[in-house]
Amino acid sequence: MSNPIADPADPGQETSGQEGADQRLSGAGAPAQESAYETESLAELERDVELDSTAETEPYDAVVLVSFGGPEAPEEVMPFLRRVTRGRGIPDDRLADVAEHYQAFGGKSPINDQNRALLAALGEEFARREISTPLLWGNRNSEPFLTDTLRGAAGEGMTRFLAVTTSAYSSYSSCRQYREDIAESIAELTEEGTPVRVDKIRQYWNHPGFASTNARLVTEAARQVRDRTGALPHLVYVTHSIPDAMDDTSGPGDGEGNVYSAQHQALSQAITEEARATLGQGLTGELTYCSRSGPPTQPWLEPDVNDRLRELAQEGVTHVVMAPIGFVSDHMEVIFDLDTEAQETAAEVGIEVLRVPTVGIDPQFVSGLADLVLERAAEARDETPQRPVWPAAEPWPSVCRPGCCPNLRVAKPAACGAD
Ligand SMILES: CC1=C(CCC(=O)O)c2cc3nc(cc4[nH]c(cc5[nH]c(cc1n2)c(C)c5CCC(=O)O)c(CCC(=O)O)c4C)C(CCC(=O)O)=C3C
Ligand SMILES: [Fe+2]
Repeated sequence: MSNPIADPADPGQETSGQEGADQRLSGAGAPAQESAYETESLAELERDVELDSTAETEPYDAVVLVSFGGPEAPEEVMPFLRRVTRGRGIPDDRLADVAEHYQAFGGKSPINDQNRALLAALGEEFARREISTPLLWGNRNSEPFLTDTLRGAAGEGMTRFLAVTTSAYSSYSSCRQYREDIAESIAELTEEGTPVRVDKIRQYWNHPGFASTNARLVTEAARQVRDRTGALPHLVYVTHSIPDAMDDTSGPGDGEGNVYSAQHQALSQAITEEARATLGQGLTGELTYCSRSGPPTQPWLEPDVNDRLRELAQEGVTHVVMAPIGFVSDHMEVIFDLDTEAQETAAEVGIEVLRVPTVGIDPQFVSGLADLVLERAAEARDETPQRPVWPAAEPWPSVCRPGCCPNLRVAKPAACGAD
């Protein structure tokens, strides 16, 4: 796939013939023939309102979904892993281990299909709101690469982009590393003579579209277990572990650090309280971590979800509702580290685990992303939009502060920030 540009909201914009249009749509996984976008009347309607609707997303020429990426075939696994870990001290046996996880699923990570579905859903939400702004997709570590997507769009005359990242929290891995890769794409295009500018929506861990959706999904799962067993389950929230040093320095350069773990703690507690209000004060919950890598000598955030499951069994817990609040879709960490490994651990120690869905393409989450796009666009126009939050905490700044979530290895340029 060379240069897939998704524009599910505006197929009428195609210039290079029908074949090209089909490629572009399917490249981004937009709905096929049965799609409402294909019907002439809707396409015409969208053309009519294009000027109006685009005003809401000005000054941006396009919105681009920026994601991690993942392999889609066995032979793509090692190149993907090498790209992800280049310049980082990940031991070879860890890489071989992770490669096996991917090969157990036919060498295909689910993440790209999930992003295709998210693009289609966001395109539908845009269409519903009569927003005809093109919606593109670029990955950091696999095709379609962000640089290629931006190059293609720049070739069509687009210069200003708004990035929607598939990562909700603040840390080097979950925020600045995305910003560095965006900066690298911009630098490449600048060198090629087509400079572009990219802004980003704020980290959305406490935007209601993400946080309240998680709260509803957790409450629904806990209710289901209670109704079936007559007892309240224990809630186990899970997020990606990161090195202690990365957590210690997460957040604005002038702050106390530990923002990554604090954001997860705050959301976990808020969700538990919300679920308690519905299901009863006896409901308990805690935050755990998964997917640690790196050498054993390097401390990473704990407790590991598997260790906690073993301890919980000894404490007499029999039913757990496991909520992967650290992830936006059911990608490899979720289907392997949780649905495979943690489920095995739970079975070993006699705990029944119901895994909560990630926000994925939940309409409330997708609508929240559209709200975040409009919020950021209004800010870019120097307006002061409402910036809703839940749980209550400052909304994350749309322009990251200097030194925020630093790269502890090398200083690199990062886009979407004040430094
Ligand atoms: C915080 C965080 C998120 C959540 C935020 C976000 O979503 O961005 C995340 C997501 C993801 N991480 C992913 C994959 C990998 N992460 C690795 C390595 C690492 N992740 C880290 C952190 C995070 N990672 C860290 C501190 C490392 C070690 C150092 C380094 O290398 O930076 C490695 C290397 C091998 C290994 O060490 O395990 C792989 C293959 C995939 C794709 C999954 C798929 O294919 O479905 C996704 C969505
Ligand atoms: Fe990762």
